[in-house]
Amino acid sequence: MTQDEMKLAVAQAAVTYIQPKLSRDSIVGVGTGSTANFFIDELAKIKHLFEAAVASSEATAERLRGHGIEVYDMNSVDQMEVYVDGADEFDSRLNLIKGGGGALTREKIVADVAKEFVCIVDETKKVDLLGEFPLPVEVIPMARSQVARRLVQLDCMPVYREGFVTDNGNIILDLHGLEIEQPEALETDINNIVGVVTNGLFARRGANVVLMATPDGVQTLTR
Ligand SMILES: O=C[C@H](O)[C@H](O)[C@H](O)COP(=O)(O)O
Repeated sequence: MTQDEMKLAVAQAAVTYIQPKLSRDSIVGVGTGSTANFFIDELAKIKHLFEAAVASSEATAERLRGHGIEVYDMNSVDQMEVYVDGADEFDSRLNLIKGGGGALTREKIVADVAKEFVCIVDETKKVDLLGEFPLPVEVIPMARSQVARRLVQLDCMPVYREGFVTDNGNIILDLHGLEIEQPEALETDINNIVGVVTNGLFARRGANVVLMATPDGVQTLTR
């Protein structure tokens, strides 16, 4: 089974999982990335079952609209049934690293509103300890050097993601070589640096459920 076949399988499983939770006035939060793209394409098949979506990136908004799914502005939404998104890594407690595609801040905002965060991954994303995947940090551009110095003081190794600008007009520093023993504490410490918008650790608001594709089928993992 190819990785794309696993992404399709987990996207289909996500639609099956959320369908009973939806009603005609439901809002669905939609994440960003290649797995989320498979989900969007599957979600379009049940678009008559919910009211609208909220997107975690411009790319996702465009893909949703391409399928004729209405996309609401985040500021007009105060409740959301479910948020579905991929991840770059996850651990057994369903803490995540996200933001490989740079959409971490909007993803975290949309996830915060949702009653339930359903994370869709293939088995290659499972780790014992988070940090093998470089942890993305979104930073206000004029604070780049100072934030980098503060991150070094936290024993992090920041690498500037050259030529990349987020949907919010900011830059990304990727933190390499981490072995994250205490994800919640690190999430807080990094977010407390002046000039950081947010970081890609989803520990204070991890996933409620992870749907993980394997060659033998999709597994449902809960906390
Ligand atoms: O910014 C990107 C998002 O956090 C994605 O959810 C993450 O990078 C996983 O993407 P993919 O499904 O393409 O591996």
